[in-house]
Amino acid sequence: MSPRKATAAQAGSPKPTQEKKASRARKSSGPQAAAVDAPAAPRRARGAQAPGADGTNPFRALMRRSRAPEPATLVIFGATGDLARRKLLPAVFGLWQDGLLGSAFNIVGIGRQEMNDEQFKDFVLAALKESKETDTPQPGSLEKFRELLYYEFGDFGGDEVYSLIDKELRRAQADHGGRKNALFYLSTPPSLFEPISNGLGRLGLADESEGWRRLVIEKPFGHDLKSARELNDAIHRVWDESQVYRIDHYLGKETVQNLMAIRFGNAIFEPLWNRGFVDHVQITAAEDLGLEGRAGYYEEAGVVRDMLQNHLMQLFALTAMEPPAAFDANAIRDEKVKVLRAVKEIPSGRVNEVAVRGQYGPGTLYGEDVPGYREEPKVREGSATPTYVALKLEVDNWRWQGVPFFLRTGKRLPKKVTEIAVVFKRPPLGIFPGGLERNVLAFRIQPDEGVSLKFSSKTPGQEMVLREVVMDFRYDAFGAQLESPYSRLLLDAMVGDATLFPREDEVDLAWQIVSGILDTWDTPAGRRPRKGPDFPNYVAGTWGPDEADELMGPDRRWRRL
Ligand SMILES: NC(=O)C1=CN([C@@H]2O[C@H](COP(=O)(O)OP(=O)(O)OC[C@H]3O[C@@H](n4cnc5c(N)ncnc54)[C@H](OP(=O)(O)O)[C@@H]3O)[C@@H](O)[C@H]2O)C=CC1
Ligand SMILES: O=C1O[C@H](COP(=O)(O)O)[C@@H](O)[C@H](O)[C@H]1O
Repeated sequence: MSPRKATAAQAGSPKPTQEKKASRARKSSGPQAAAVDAPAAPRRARGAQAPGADGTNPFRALMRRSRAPEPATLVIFGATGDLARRKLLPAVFGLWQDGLLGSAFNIVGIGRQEMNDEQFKDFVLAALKESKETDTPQPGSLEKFRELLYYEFGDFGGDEVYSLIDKELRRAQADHGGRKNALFYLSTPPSLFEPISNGLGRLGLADESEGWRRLVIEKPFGHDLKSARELNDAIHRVWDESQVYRIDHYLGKETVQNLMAIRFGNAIFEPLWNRGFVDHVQITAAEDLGLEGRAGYYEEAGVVRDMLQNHLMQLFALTAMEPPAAFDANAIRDEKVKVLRAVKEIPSGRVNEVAVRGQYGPGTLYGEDVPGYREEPKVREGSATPTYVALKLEVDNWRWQGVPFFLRTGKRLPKKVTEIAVVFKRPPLGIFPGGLERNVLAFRIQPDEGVSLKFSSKTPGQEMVLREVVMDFRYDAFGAQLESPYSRLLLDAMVGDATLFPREDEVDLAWQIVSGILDTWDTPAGRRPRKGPDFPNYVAGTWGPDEADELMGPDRRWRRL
């Protein structure tokens, strides 16, 4: 290893950033609700920055006061991987540049590739320059950030790499002059989660006597219910649940948190949020992207494991749960668990009734020809892996009895859009022409983040003719750019706030809900879907198979997004 050039404390943390990449600045167009009493956040032109009175992002300034982590080392396993390069390292850089990580902070990358510190520093700086998610660096700040970076490599199944990590933590302790706090982030293939956890345990690195120790685990947490339980048991042989942070990056999205803010921070929505008023709920996570070279992973996972079991199930739980008594980790997670438990079981015999699967064939997106799933690099010939799923969930509790929740997600759909739409019942009596439409409260998770309410209004003129109109709140009314989910979640883990991380029982229940589907659809031979449609059954660039429309029944239809 090369000699350390400067300690983390010497490197220091620069002033909060004033400039962000224009590509991350929010658009400012169309009707908007103003952000009332937001802390000194002036409206700004498209692409402009959002400085507060002191020239900083006012929301981050608030965070700096309330959420300062103790000195700590971030240890990233898999630091050379795709996620680390594109998302994690830019998120850490952004937090550090904005002064949110304090001055006594450093990063140890762990990998299997032989590299010295200098090579790793070069690697990270190149990754930051390449990633679209990196905040615009202030003059000199990349060079300072470089000084916080160290690297170790080795076999994750042996002991040596963990003793090197221990040495790094001792060095950081000497530099920081304090406790040996460490956040271990597992950004590796899931097969390594258990060996790494065991290795850290063997060398005593989960022990909190000299400082806090936390473990962040990427998704997927298990391949099915059985393996998820086995992984959980293995993790708990080393770590207490309070030390474990299972990442679901959807929970780090501002707009997902806003769902809770709107539900539980206002008096007008909660009285309507039940079977008396709601007809059904639609949760959509549409992706325009295809496989993006991830066949090795996706062929084994498919859409149910990749998106439904985790991200969509979390969106469902937040929409359907009871109001928590407080906004804290246990209160929120208890309520999510309660509603997940109330979901009507989907045994294999019911799967075809409530779930639809699909796989895209060749098609056209944004005017360009795109290949079908089976034509993507490294996909097995005749693969039966589903890339689309639509599911009807029923909830057996007093609030939601008889109100279906329709969830859908897929790759190579016409556009990227994630939305939760609460669709209300029709008025009981139609006294106006055109006045029997359903009101819809829609949470736009991404893009064009915001909330809209669709209702009927009189059209101008002599007649009482009604037409649907939309009242729209756009998140950019606050005048601050949205935090990357990884920034938010990393900082939460650093300050020990597990509110936005799924607890072990949530993950278990989510696997239970999809188990019948996986048992029915998994095709070990990897050929034709078992007892199912011939794949491909939707054209890339369309909204999925027709059967997904039939799932809704005669009087409901998917929203056109
Ligand atoms: N990429 C993404 O957008 C997302 C990823 N995730 C999750 O994040 C995790 C990482 O994904 P991603 O970065 O895409 O994966 P990559 O395959 O790109 O990177 C994985 C990292 O682990 C290292 N690694 C792989 N095999 C071994 C091994 N046998 N021993 C030691 N190190 C090894 C790789 O080293 P090397 O560089 O030498 O190959 C690399 O540093 C996964 O759990 C994934 O499911 C979750 C959401 C999105
Ligand atoms: O976890 C995953 O999420 C992405 C979609 O995330 P988003 O934040 O861009 O909506 C998905 O493309 C990927 O397949 C999956 O692994």
